Amino acid sequence: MTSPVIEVEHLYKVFGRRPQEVVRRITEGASRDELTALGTAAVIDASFTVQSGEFFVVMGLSGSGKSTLIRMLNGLNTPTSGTVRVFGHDLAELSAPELRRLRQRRVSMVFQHFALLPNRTVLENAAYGLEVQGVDLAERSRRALEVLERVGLKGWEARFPGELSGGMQQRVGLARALAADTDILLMDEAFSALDPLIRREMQEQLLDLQADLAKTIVFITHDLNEAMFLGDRVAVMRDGRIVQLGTPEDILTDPANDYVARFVRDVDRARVLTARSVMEPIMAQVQVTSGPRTALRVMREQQVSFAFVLDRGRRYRGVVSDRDVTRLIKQGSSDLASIVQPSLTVGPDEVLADLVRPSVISRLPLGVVDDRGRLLGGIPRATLLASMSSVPATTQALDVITPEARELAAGDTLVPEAKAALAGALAADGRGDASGSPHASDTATATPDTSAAAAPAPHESCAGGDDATPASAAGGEETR
Ligand SMILES: Nc1ncnc2c1ncn2[C@@H]1O[C@H](COP(=O)(O)OP(=O)(O)OP(=O)(O)O)[C@@H](O)[C@H]1O
Repeated sequence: MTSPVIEVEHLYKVFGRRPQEVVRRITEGASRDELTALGTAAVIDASFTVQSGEFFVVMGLSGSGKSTLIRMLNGLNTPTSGTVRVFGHDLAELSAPELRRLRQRRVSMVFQHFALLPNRTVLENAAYGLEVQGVDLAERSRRALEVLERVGLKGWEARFPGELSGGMQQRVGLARALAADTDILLMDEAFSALDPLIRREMQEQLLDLQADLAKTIVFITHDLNEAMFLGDRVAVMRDGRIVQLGTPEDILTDPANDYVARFVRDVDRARVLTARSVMEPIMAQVQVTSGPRTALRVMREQQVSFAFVLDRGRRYRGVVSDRDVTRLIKQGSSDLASIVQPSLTVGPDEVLADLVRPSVISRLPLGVVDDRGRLLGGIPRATLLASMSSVPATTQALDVITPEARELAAGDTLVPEAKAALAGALAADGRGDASGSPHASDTATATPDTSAAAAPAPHESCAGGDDATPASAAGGEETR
């Protein structure tokens, strides 16, 4: 993203009898509801810029002013006050023919209800924008065919819109906008009429197309999930005002007010939050050249059983465990590199949904590395799950296992299998003897196979984890 292609400053649009008066009264502090007799303030004091190649989403409930706003970006609505500049041109200063040219060549629009011409073929519909631009038949057919193929409609060129499903009709609408090859695409609730599955497919396809074609897209939706999925930035509108403007992560993690927070509650966080936003700092890290005693000291200081290992260029190599380090010391070797275990890494911009699989198959926290392989942070599984479910990653003891259960496990009333299972559950509770039962820890250790199952998963934190063998214990072995 480089230069702003759309610049909006203090934009107002009031419909009704006395629009200028409404703007003046609002700037003096009146609310829009007080002024309904004078007019409807559909857009109030909107200011933002859209960068070249940006996917900018305007999100809000019905009536919040989204359509009015987007229609001012291509001159279909004239502002009551404020300015819109597109490629540096103040739209208010353009003549009607200049505005038309702008809409034909630089800013195209895709509507919710497709706006297809029913008695023209798919090909002719897709080529319509080019026809209006005066492009000759051969050339416009060639370009329309190309984009129809891109949006998955190859073979449907000779059909009429009425023969197509809603999703396909919307693809024709999109193809028409793409064929016109304008720099900016304005999309007004373009996918709202589609079934959820088709809608998701179209969203993904649109992101692919944008990645390929680098268009600037302003997209309107009332669906925050859609906004979060598509937008580089999202402007949330309420009652004519932009109440928050930020990246999806900004909005999700730091909603500006209760209104936005209520929306955010229902968002699918796994598709919005990225590795960068949930990763934890690495506490225990060592250089591969630093030797096993240093590694052990770092682990001991951090009370952890694994350390993250970096090479000279600060690139991430993997992890070493306290056990392996201790063994190395006993062998009299100083070659830390020989015991480095590779651990799975992810990029900082990967969304959490894509981290679930690596996190599940890895015993260790995921390493988050930048494109030069440098370690930025780590994501333990517990952190990942907590981030996706919107609960704090910090945990505290919950009295889930009752004293009665402990007594049952210690007594003779249960069949052996049930007793063993309960003992395992009690040990997995991992709270020592918080319930006050004197028997809980005995029970766990007296049942070898269940206690193994109950050992806490290694690496519950990026400090290195709390393996069954803490570094401090391993450190004891080091004393030659
Ligand atoms: N041409 C018009 N004349 C009078 N009032 C209008 C006009 N267009 C929009 N409005 C009013 O302006 C306000 C904002 O409408 P707008 O259509 O921009 O909202 P929206 O967020 O796009 O809603 P929707 O998703 O329902 O289209 C509403 O109160 C609407 O009734």
